[in-house]
Amino acid sequence: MTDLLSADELERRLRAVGAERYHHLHPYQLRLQSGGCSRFEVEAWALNRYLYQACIPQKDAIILSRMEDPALRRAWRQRIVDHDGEREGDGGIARWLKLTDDLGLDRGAVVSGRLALPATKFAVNAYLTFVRERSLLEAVASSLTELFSPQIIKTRVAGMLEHYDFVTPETLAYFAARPAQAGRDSDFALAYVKQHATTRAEQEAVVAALEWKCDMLWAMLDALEHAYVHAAPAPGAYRKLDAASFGKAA
Ligand SMILES: O=C(O)c1cc(C(=O)O)c2c(n1)C(=O)C(=O)c1cc(C(=O)O)[nH]c1-2
Repeated sequence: MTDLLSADELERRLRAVGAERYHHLHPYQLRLQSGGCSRFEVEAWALNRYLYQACIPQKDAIILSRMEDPALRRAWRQRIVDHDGEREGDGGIARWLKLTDDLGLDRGAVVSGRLALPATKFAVNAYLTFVRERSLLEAVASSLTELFSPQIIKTRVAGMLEHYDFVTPETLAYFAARPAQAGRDSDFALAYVKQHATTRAEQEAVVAALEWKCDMLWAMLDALEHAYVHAAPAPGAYRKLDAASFGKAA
């Protein structure tokens, strides 16, 4: 237990976490990609996931602020540009809003987060708190779910295009850019943790940070499953009445 893992052993441990705990296994994701979600459930997913998208550049700005090495900051800041863009209408957040627009969701309602589930808001806040309060090493490690996102994105996009007639490639433009960005970012973060986790305790902390992040992503889908499949949305959260009030085409 106290022996240092080799860099390759550490990477194997991290990849095993993804294989067992990443949200590619969640029932909501499985239904989303196989046409099993109603349109309303797709809308609820996109509306809630917006809050996750919106927090990503904030959490990367927190991480950036904790880095003392200019070379590291130079590499990390690209993540913020990818999400915020260089100008209005550009970048990942704007492309996510294209998805929610195309689904007929009201932009103001999406951006305000007022219809999001309580658990989504707590999860997103927990991510910001995690990267602020844990070590920089753990904060970087928590981004490593991106090792697994290119595959889930590929499966989700193919499945949604096949099964939902209200989804077009333009609707899903957000996902077109992500796999290459995620590959670049996760290669960098993986090399960082392999180099900087120099004790077994730090290696275990890196693995635990990735497990924590998988739990966070899982909890967001659990909340959707509970609210929209098994029970009822929390008071104030998005419901069919809101959909009707957006004046969406039938
Ligand atoms: O579609 C997905 O399933 C998915 C998962 C993840 C992830 O694994 O955290 C990210 C994204 N997408 C994503 O688009 C994204 O920009 C992103 C940034 C991060 C991160 O933690 O820094 N994860 C993810």
